[in-house]
Amino acid sequence: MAATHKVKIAARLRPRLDGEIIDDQIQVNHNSDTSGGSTSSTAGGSYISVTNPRDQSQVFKFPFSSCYDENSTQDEIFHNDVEPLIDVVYSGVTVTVFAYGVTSSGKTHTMQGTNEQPGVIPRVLQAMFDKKGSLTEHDVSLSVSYMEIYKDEVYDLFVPREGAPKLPVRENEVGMVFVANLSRVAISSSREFDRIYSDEESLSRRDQPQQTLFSVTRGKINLVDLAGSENNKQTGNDSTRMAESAAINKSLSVLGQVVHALNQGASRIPYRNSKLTRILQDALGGNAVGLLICNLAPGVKFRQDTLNTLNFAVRTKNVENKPVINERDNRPQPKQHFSAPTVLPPAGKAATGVLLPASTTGNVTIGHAPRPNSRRRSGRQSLVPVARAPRMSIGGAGAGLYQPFAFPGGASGGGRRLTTIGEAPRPRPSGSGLGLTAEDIDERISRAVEAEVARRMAEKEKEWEAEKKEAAAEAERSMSKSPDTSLPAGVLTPILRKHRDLDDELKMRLQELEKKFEQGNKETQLADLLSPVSKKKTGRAYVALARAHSEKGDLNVALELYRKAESYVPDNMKLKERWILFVIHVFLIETSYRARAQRQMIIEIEWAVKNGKEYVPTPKAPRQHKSKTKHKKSKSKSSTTTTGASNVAFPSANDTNDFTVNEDDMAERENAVPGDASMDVTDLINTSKALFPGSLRAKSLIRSNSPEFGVELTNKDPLNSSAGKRPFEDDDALGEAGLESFAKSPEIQKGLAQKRQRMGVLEEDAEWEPPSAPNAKAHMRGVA
Ligand SMILES: Nc1ncnc2c1ncn2[C@@H]1O[C@H](COP(=O)(O)OP(=O)(O)OP(=O)(O)O)[C@@H](O)[C@H]1O
Repeated sequence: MAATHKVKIAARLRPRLDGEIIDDQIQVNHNSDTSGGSTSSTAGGSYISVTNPRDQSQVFKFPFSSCYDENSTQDEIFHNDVEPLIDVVYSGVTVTVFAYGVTSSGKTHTMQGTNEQPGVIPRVLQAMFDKKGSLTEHDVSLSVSYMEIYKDEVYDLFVPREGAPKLPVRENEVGMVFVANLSRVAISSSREFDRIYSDEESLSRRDQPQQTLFSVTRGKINLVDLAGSENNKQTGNDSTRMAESAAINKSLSVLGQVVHALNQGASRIPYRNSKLTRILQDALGGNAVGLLICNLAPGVKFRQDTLNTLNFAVRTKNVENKPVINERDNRPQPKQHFSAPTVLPPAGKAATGVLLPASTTGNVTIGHAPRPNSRRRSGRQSLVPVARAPRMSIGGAGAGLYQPFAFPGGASGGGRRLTTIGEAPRPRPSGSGLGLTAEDIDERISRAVEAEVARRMAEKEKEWEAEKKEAAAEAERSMSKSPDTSLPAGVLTPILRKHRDLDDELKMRLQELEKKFEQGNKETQLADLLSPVSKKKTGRAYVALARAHSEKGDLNVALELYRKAESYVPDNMKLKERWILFVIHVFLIETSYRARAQRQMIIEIEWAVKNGKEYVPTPKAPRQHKSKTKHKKSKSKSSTTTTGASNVAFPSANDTNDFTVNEDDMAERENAVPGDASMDVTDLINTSKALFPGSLRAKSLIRSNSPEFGVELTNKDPLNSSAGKRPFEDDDALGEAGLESFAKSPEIQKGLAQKRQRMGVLEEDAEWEPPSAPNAKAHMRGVA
């Protein structure tokens, strides 16, 4: 596995400019170990301090391994943080140096500098050539690409600005992102680079290196001057500027998102959301080595921006890359594998760099607004260094990755002499001068292709293996989620206490449930573990529990428990019936605009029933009935019986098979009432119909204003046989007062009496017997 490399952060505070007010809001602090210099490379030693905008007595500290104060020089920065990366480039690894910060914080100064104080870019080029010069036994070729990302479009800055096409960003078959058709200019000296870079050099001298027969390792260094990271709001309201600013904000915000996603270990990193992040994908969580230079401007004016920049830096600090050596075979007539389509120039274009078999460098600044002091030649301000060569990683590049460059031996060959950079010591094939026949070459290519295919297959296999493992782990995780896990621990205890009359076995089952729940591990997969008999008993325990919760008014818990019970005895029709009735019960309660009053009444009625007492409702202030017009309207609406609560029309008790529900009215009511009516009425009705076709019991449930009555009423309930006449036909009449009268009515009292009679039957096993069993029948039909 490739060694990981965190993005290194350097922070640099620029000096005060003319006219700027001096204050100490932003400071660079060096630890005592540093020898009085303006920088510190001692990890954890130096830090940037920023006064808290909300509390001047507080200071935020941002420690970085390199902190440069206003007296720091270009040379110091280059020497401490950039120069060591030159060897890394020569070892075949991609390096990216970003300058990040608000407008006028010194990004361009740091990256480009001036003639008197050259910045990172010219110094890198110089160092690359110095290094090249020291490699006397090898040919090293350097080239440069130069591009700008402007309003999320990529332009080649080696192409005259007028008519410069927008360049597409693509990915080759080995996953390397590149800018298609981007020019690459071979340069043979830093002076040559200077000429190109300072726009004085004719762009026509791009050359096209010849192909060679060498395996080539490519180094690449991206030197990126990002756009100012300031807030869009501060950029003025000129429309062009706003458009630029929006694009800049987008790419920088995506940059932030990418960093965030990498830190979160997200499975999807939004590289594709902007061209900037797409192009720099390698540098962020990819195979490159990264250095982020945070440029800071001093003073209270920039305090918030500085905090933003530093926060971004802190997040970026954690991004890990896995640098690998870029190697490719560069022999003639390479097959598709080795010649990225990207490097082929468009027809007719005076392009460069076709299959450039060399380490490459490029400089591009990503800029946005015109900068008066810019040395750049066109209105497009931004330049980004990107080398386009496709890359084949040779994994496991940890060891020796950052070793100083050393060649094993001289490479020679006909034609143009090129050098492999940073490869392991092994003999190099030379070019056609070695006497290789076309067959030899083909054979070598085939071997290389096979090796590459094998490598990719191995990679794929690894991925599949990992996916399989992940899927297995996921399955295990979901298995371990017992159906009981949503049950709060200890919930069974009060039930056990309350239902002292439960038989011992049931008690044991409840205790076992509770214990297993509390264990909260795989053993709690009760449904799998239990025998059919045990399942039935467990289900029964759940029903007892559900009923108890229902009585307490914990309807959500009760509903959950009924559901759980059903999962233990899925085929139990009786339970299904109870469950769906309960759902309706809950629905009615939750959607009723007098839900609370009704619940209270239900409790009172329940109490009365349980204790064999007459129901005496708590006195309440009488409620005003609403308009008679509505009452009349409701009355004349249908010749069928209409309940007030649900506004559903029912047939009379004589219509035993027709189940007609005014669903529109029902839905209307659902919309009209406040509260969280989470269940769909039509679904409920349909479910009821499906479960209990023609069942008057179901009808009465929906019609009943009192859900509990609904649950208990049966086909033979006298309420249903009241000749289609209900005491409260108008929904407006069915307020609390209506309910009270309803509850006191002779029919209800009679129903209560029947219920009292039934209690003994219903209390115990009725719901657990098959529908054909005597008890179940009794329950289904009620007791006449
Ligand atoms: N370390 C420094 N020493 C001296 N002058 C500096 C330094 N850093 C920046 N400056 C000066 O500050 C001004 C703004 O710097 P620069 O143009 O580099 O900012 P920037 O961050 O690139 O801004 P923009 O985002 O607008 O391009 C310039 O005049 C530059 O010369």
